[in-house]
Parts: sequence; C-alpha cells; structure tokens
Amino acid sequence: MESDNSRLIILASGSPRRRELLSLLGLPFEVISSDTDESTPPEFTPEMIVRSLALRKAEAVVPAAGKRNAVIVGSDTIVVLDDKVLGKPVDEQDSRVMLGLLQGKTHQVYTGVACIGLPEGKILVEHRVTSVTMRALSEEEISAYIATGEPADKAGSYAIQGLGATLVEKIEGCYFNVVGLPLSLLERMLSRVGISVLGRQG
Ligand SMILES: Cc1cn([C@H]2C[C@H](O)[C@@H](COP(=O)(O)OP(=O)(O)OP(=O)(O)O)O2)c(=O)[nH]c1=O
Repeated sequence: MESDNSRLIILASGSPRRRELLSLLGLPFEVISSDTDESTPPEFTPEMIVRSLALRKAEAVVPAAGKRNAVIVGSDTIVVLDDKVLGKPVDEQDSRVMLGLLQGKTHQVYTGVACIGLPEGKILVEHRVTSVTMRALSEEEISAYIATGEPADKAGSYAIQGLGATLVEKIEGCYFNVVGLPLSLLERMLSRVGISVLGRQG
C-alpha cells in the first residue's frame, strides 16, 4: 500500500504506557478509549486471548472514529506462567499470589496488536511473545513492592519499566512488548496500512 502519512492514528487505549510508547514513533495520534469487556472463552490459548482482545478494543472505537481517514490501533497484554494466564490483579492479595508464582521463574509476556484501516476496513492482527526471568523474592520484598502501588494496573502485577526492573534478571525478545506495545511490530503493521515511520513502503 502506498504510504499516506496524512492518515491519522487513533490509539484505542486508556493506558498511559501505550500512549508514551506510541509517541516514540513521532507521528501524530489521538487517543480514544472504550470500556471493552475483557472476558474470553476458557479454551482460548494465550495468543488467541491477546489477538481477540486487541481486535475487540480496536473495533470498539470504530463508531467514534467516524468517516475519517484513520488507522485504529488496539492492544492487549497478558503474562503467562506455564498454563496459567495472569491479567491485571483485582486487589493486593491477587498481586501477592501472582508475584509469588512468578518469582524465581521464567514466564512469557504476550501482547496482541490490531490495526483497522478506515474507511476501507482493512484489518491486521499480530502478536509477540517475550520471555522474562524474575529473580527469587522474599515475602517481605513482595509486600514492599505491592506497597509502592506499582503492581495495581499491570498484567502479572509488575512493571518492567518501573521499580519492577529490579525484579527482572533476563529478558528474551522485545522489551516494548512487555510494557504493552511492541514498536517494531507496530511499525511493520502501520506500513501495511499506509503509514510509514522511516520511509518503508507497504
Ligand atoms: C508486564 C507488564 C505489563 N504492563 C501493563 C501494560 C498494560 O497497560 C497492562 C495490561 O493490561 P491491558 O488490559 O493489556 O491494558 P490496559 O487495561 O492497561 O489498557 P487498555 O486496555 O485501555 O489499552 O499491563 C506494564 O506496564 N509493564 C509490564 O512490565
């Protein structure tokens, strides 16, 4: 697709992290968030979860986007330990359980990204996986980390971009994927809907 950088990017997200990450691309964008139901059928695999929720978030914003020449971007992040899917914690006790499970082990962070090109309705959905190894944590350290408030709205109850960085020993894969928006993947997807970051065509 020929690039058309007059096309507006609409970020379908209430997440301040995603806003910060998207702004790194240096392209103008608008933010429209919606209250999307984040439940999925129990038989869904992690990649099905993040891909379907990313698309659901993007689709929810289509009516608000109206008839504009725009690309809507939706995204969803989950943490997966073995077969267990960890989303955002419901309370501090939930964070305690999650961090107790994650400490001393390697888990995977899945982020799904959906782009909807308007007005033509072209839909792209992709996902990335990053492996994260967390060091062993004592009960006291877990309590101290929860007391900072940082885990509250983060999948898996930690933020690699914050104090949670001190819990992470190793990552394999895209760092930005862990924070909630894999930028190299997004650049490639945007080029396929006509928005070029560094001059890439289609
Ligand atoms: C693992 C991890 C997650 N997170 C965040 C990214 C996401 O904002 C959040 C996962 O929840 P999501 O449901 O993916 O996103 P959200 O509800 O915050 O925002 P929206 O649906 O409106 O786009 O966890 C971090 O900020 N740092 C991390 O290290």
